Amino acid sequence: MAAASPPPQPPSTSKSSNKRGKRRRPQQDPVLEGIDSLPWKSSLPEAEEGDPFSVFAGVNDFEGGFLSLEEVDELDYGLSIPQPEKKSKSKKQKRDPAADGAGGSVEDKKAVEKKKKKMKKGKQKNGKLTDTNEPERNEAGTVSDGDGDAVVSNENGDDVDSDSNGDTKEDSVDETEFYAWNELRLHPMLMKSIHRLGFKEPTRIQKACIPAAAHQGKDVIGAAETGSGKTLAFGLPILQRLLEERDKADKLLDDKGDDANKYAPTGVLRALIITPTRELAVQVTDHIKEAAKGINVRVVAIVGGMSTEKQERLLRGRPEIIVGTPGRLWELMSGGEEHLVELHSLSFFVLDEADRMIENGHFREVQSIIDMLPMSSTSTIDQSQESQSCVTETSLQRKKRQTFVFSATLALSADFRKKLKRGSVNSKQAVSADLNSIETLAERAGMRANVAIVDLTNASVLASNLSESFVECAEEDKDAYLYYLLSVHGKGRTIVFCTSIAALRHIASLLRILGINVWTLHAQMQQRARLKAIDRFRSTEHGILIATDVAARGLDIPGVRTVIHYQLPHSAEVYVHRSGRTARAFADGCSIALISSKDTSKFASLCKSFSKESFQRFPLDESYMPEVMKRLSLARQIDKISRKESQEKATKSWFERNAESVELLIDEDDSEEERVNHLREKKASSAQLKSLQQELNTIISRPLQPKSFSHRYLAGAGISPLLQQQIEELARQKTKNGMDMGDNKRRKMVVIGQDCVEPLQALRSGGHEVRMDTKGVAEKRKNIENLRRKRKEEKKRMQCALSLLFRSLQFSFIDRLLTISTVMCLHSHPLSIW
Ligand SMILES: Nc1ncnc2c1ncn2[C@@H]1O[C@H](COP(=O)(O)OP(=O)(O)OP(=O)(O)O)[C@@H](O)[C@H]1O
Repeated sequence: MAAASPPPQPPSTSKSSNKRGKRRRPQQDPVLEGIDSLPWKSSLPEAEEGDPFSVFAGVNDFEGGFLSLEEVDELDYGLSIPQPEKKSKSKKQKRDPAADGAGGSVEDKKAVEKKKKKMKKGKQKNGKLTDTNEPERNEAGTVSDGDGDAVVSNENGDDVDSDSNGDTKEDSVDETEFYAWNELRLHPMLMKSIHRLGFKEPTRIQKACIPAAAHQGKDVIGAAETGSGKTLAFGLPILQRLLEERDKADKLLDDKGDDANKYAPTGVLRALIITPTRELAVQVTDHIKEAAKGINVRVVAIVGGMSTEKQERLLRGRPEIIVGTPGRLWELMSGGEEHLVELHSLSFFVLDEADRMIENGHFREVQSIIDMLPMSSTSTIDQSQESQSCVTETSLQRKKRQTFVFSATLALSADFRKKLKRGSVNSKQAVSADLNSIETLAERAGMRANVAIVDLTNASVLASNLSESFVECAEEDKDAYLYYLLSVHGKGRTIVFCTSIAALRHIASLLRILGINVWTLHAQMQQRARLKAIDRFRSTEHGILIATDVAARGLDIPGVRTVIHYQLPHSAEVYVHRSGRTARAFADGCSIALISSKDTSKFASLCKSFSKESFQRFPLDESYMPEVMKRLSLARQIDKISRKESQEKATKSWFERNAESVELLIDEDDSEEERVNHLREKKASSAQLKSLQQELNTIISRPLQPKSFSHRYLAGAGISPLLQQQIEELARQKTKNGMDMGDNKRRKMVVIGQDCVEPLQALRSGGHEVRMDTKGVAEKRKNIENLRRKRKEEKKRMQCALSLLFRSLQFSFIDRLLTISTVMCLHSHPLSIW
């Protein structure tokens, strides 16, 4: 069949030529050819009948006579977890990776020839096959993938992962523990990764998506709760397909020689994954890299805020998988970056957090990127066109592209679901429309017929292991309650979410003054600092991260026990994603919303959108509050003075800098007296600052205590790590003071009740349900709005009447009389006039 196909098309860098070619006649996928002879295949079913996953995957139709991947992948791995075939391994070594890239351009071929020569040299040198594009191997036999990931080769040249002790992790894995994965029939190399990661069973979304995507070759729209493992739900099918292609090429190597390599093209982009935030792109890259360890697949993150040159250098390594943010990807694509515009071999297009991509029409770039993709559809209209024309290698690649759209919060209309199941989506219809819904996005990306819709979200959309709660307080007391929560219950990692950067700066500054170490994350930070903040937070056991919604989506940091909503988000979706930073991957967690009177109606509508009738009130020990308030008052005063000082400094230096840049001499306008006064004020304020700081330091060096606290024993709700730290500090100080005063007696501080109560525990033992009268609140809000509108109208009428009256004073007496009577009439019967 390959012989019947015209020669491969050189990749085009122009947008138009990249776009829609003529539809071709359906033809067997070259990947499917020879699949029967795969070593680990035992049988192929006749059709999908009785497919256990059809419930998720929609109607069991074949795609218009085009053999889809389900036929390839009904592979029987047996009941035990399969091990990689030694035979195929040795073939892999025999296979010439440099000859891969069939279907590429003339330049590609030249590069391939070049590589071959280099590799021959390599062979002669080491007696082993080396590829210049392959990870570098150091003297110890460790292979670096260029990003610090290490893969070790054993004597046979097989890749095995090693821990720091040099023990192979595989040795210690009890494979029977992973039997739940068997039904997904993943490639042995992927099973190795799963053993290493220690994931005993697939999550629900993985169970549903992997068969549809990896074995049936379907496009997937996937929705499942936060932290449910969606990354691997699309990541594993990508890796599975790449591995199967390689196995097939290895298998055919004997018969077809170098021609076999076109079944597993390398050096071309195979999967493009788009995420809305940079941090998420980096994380998805790491996650897929982790799953692809030991498999020679290059995964690279292309994100804004990083050096473009470095990213171009990474792209020159021709990675198979790219994970990026829309802005930087489009910047490089529109600049004609070779690897990114050669999309003829793209087999996967993934939109992670897809609903964010279309929010407020933010992501124009997504639209442009989608327009660059070669048409991949086999929708009903396209199929008829395909049957009239012949098939080229390029069109086969196009037909094979799978589109995955994932999020925890996907809203699909029932109508669109029906359309997808019928297979009547038509990407052409969507071309003129903006990407303002998942529907248009999916259609425009060329989703194929019979897409698998996997919606595992429950009515409330929130993670099932999440315990939600709220603290009701005055707006100005939010700082105090936040400090209380972090001090008394600050166990485990906590993320505090703010809606505005101003609020974030305010609380970060206060908490630091109060001696709490926090990291911040917001969009105005340099990218490096953003990643550093996440890294530090990740590596601190009881760390606190204060973030805006830039951290709301996708961030996966283990051990986040609590999410605090200092300010409520603008939408229910953001609330879901924020709260989803905890209670991830089978773990539990707690979210606490600080609700002031300003937030009640918003909170009520949140409850309504999650179909929640009750929320838990977080249990507070109010006896702590006098001490909390005292500390906070001091911290606020310190903050105010320091802020004033730094503002003055900043303004002065700004003024001086600008004056200097235009070579102006600054005249001191102030009189001597003014200058002296200014100096005196400054001195007084720094003295005040110093004394406030001293006072606060003395107070915070003691543990935060409830009012009824006995100095002799600490008892009660438990001690947070912060409290623990403070107690230790106090003990040290006491000992030091005693020594200074010549008291050599060793004193001990006895602490009772050291069990720290983390928020979730406190909530479970002390929280109580509060019914949310969403109707009542909505009614109240309606009434208030009506009243406001009436007042506004009244005010407007009064203003109008007054202006008429004022004008009338300029008219003649009779005119005045007339106007005044009109005004009076207007005021008494406004509606009859207006
Ligand atoms: N089968 C599994 N068993 C246990 N843990 C898993 C499994 N699959 C993935 N994980 C882990 O679960 C965590 C969450 O995964 P992931 O980030 O993919 O979730 P997500 O559904 O994309 O979340 P979000 O919607 O917040 O982006 C990760 O730490 C990942 O390593």
